[in-house]
Amino acid sequence: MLCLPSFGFRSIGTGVALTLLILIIYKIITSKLNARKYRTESAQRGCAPAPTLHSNNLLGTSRLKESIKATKEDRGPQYVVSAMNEVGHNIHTVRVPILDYELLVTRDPENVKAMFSTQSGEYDISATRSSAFMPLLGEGIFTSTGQQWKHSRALVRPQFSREEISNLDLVERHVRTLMRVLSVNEKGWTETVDLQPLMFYFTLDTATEFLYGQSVNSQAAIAGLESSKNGIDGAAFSHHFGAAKHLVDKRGALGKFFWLMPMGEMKMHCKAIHEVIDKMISDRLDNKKNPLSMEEKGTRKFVLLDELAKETQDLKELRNETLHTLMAGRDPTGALLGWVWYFLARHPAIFSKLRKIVLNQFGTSASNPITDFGDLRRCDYLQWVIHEVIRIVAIIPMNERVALKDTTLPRGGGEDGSKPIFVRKGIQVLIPLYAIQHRPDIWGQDAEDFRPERWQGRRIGWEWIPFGGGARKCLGQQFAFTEASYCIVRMLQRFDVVENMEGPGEIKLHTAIENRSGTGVKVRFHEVRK
Ligand code: HEM
Repeated sequence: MLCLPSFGFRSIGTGVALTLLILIIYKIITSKLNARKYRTESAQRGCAPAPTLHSNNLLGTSRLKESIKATKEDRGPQYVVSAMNEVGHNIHTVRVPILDYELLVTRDPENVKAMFSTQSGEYDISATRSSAFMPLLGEGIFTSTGQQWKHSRALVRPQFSREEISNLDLVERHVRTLMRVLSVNEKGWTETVDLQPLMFYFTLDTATEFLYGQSVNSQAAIAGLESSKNGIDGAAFSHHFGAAKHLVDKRGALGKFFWLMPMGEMKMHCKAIHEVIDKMISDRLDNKKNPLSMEEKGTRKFVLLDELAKETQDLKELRNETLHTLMAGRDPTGALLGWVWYFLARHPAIFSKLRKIVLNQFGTSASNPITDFGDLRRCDYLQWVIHEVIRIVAIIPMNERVALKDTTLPRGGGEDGSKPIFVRKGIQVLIPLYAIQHRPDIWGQDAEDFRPERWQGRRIGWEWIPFGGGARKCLGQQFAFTEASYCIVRMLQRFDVVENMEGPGEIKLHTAIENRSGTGVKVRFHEVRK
């Protein structure tokens, strides 16, 4: 039973209670008046309302609660699909009223196209996203909008169009450390390992070297392979980074109530992260320490910080922009690599096919170094495997936009969802990528199956937006594909068997902004015997 009225009236006094009551009545009247106004406006634009995903309680919070519960149980993305299917399997856009506000959720590629491309001037990222990330990242490309975002994008983007960012030597150095971590016994088997965290350490090490010219060397630190030469505790850094990301995700899940989350723990992790970043920046800028062995050999390699520092000497800006790229760069690629082995370990026929193709193209050992990242991109079956992994787990399961003015979306209105819908200024539109990537009418009745072959000859449209699209499209797509492809090829060259050590069981999508396996990736590898 609802017991809101008795909640605190006795203790807060009659005056305050009366003011609250007046406020509630005012809110009800204005919302009724506004609703009428919006109905008229909507009809004038030829729009019809989207079907509603109703809450099961009076306050309208049950959907929010269910979604938080599903996320805790590592089935958040699947919950969105089942909730939308409750409204209708052919309904792809729904209104979700929560307390005094409402959201739109759309799995319709036409609406995505409108927000990212044809009507992109009318939509941008929401304050919810910015507020969730702000304590960790500060103002920068990922959190800013309008002129501020344009400034950040203009600063960072040119660096990503350079060929130098696909630095295979850099990736190879960290692949070698990964190989040392995956040591084998006399029969050629590794221990049973959880590959997921190892992949996050790997991508953290490559990303920090790419950004700051020195790596935090978290792989070596965690495995106790060597002690830090640069005074940075890579293991601690990785821990703080992971923990802060989880808290950012929790803040985001609270939507406009993000401020309810206590900040003590977050501040502690952010402080530790910022100290390390500031140290790497000052090391690089002071040029006191330059541990890149490549540079010692006289072949100067690309470091993103050097390029940004040509444009700005503002230390806070350098910290923010590099940290934004670090977050964007480490985690989705680390999660992707973990998932690739999750699926290969469960699909031996696909593993064998991929391995055969890779060995044909790249040779059997590291004695044939891969020097051209274009060769990796041209290995079709490898690319299909990566695409299929991204599709099935939806590495980033949710994107979003907010309406900057009263506007429309082309589809979702009316009983069959074929009419345009009116979108009021300030309404947040959630874009559940997992739900889009699992639509059977788009991907086929086997949309739940892992089947890389579905990518053969497939033309990609707005149903494929794992890297976003339009003006805010991910800058690191090429970086991610190169790094992931290279690492997979090198592992396939060394190991001829991968075994799933977890047994069967449901897939668990553990969301911390990106999806990683909630049960880890517990596998063991067998090394090719010479
Ligand atoms: C599998 C790997 C990756 C996935 C799935 C991914 C996905 C995304 C998505 C969905 C966005 C948001 C787009 C939006 O707001 O609509 C984004 C933005 C971004 N990504 Fe990635 N990303 C990946 C790897 C990387 C890497 C490796 C880097 C850098 C080294 C990177 C750098 C960025 C940056 C800088 C942005 C902000 C763009 C902007 O707001 O203008 N990403 N990415």
